[in-house]
Amino acid sequence: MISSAQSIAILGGGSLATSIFAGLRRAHATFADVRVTTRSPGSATGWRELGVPAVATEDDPSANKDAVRHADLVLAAVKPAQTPALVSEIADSLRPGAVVVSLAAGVRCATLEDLLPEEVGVIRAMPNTPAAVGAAMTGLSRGAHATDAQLEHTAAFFRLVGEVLVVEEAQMDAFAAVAGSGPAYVFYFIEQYTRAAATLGFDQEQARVLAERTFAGATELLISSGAEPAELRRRVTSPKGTTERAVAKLEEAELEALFTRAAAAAIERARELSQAV
Ligand SMILES: NC(=O)C1=CN([C@@H]2O[C@H](COP(=O)(O)OP(=O)(O)OC[C@H]3O[C@@H](n4cnc5c(N)ncnc54)[C@H](OP(=O)(O)O)[C@@H]3O)[C@@H](O)[C@H]2O)C=CC1
Ligand SMILES: O=C(O)[C@@H]1CCC=N1
Repeated sequence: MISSAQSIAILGGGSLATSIFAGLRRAHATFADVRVTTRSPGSATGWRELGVPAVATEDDPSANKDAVRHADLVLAAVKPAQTPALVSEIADSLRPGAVVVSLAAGVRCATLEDLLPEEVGVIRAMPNTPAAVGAAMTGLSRGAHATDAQLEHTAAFFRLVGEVLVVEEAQMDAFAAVAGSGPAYVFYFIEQYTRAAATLGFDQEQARVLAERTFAGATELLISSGAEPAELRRRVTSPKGTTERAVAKLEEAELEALFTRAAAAAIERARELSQAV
């Protein structure tokens, strides 16, 4: 069990917050206090069924203010467009020394700092949903007022659900484009791979098992061997064999350029979000 004297408030108990919380449970992490807020009563009920005190703003308009009053770490996990209003709402209710950790894509630390008393530290975090299984890749960047200790406490929190990399804020949109959104690209790839397998005479269930076990097995081998992916690929690809023909076809897709364009589109969207708030 990992026990922390910190009190945590999670404002916005949606998809990402649920993944992080599942990872914390998996790590048997305990805190002095954990409170969650949601917009709708139905979502709050879901959290209470997990044993977490949760209040919906539709039931109690002061839910966010009340949740943060004793919190050391305040996670703002609502949509980017809602984040500034949420931060303004809690500004006067934060306890001294509290740090506000914004998970919102695109929203700059300075935008939030302008809405808070000067002594309040702001940190941007960009986790991903593999947090649910302790395998998140989280990027952190610190605003102008956050202390070393606040950055370290925030890093320690996210290390409970995976790995952490501290980056300059200028890199956060790119971090989100690669790692924050990344699981969606991987799942999309697996969906397409499964569909392709199903066209080869396997039924849906067989296609799914073939695709998922192949991805899981290859990834496990990559991580546990420590070998370069190109070397592992070479070990599969017999000269003049079948894989060589298939890889030649894949190369026609110019995947590096495609991934670069996809990441650029995500970064462009993060800029739009930052300008919209
Ligand atoms: N999903 C992901 O993989 C990642 C998301 N992010 C960022 O995390 C943030 C949350 O994303 P995600 O979890 O996907 O979004 P969701 O829409 O799943 O969750 C948002 C949550 O916020 C709640 N909410 C809305 N307004 C308020 C309010 N005023 N006070 C309290 N709670 C409120 C919603 O309540 P209700 O359920 O009742 O509607 C919902 O539970 C976004 O800013 C996103 O950019 C960052 C990295 C990865
Ligand atoms: O799609 C989004 O905007 C968020 C940010 C990264 C992952 N999900």
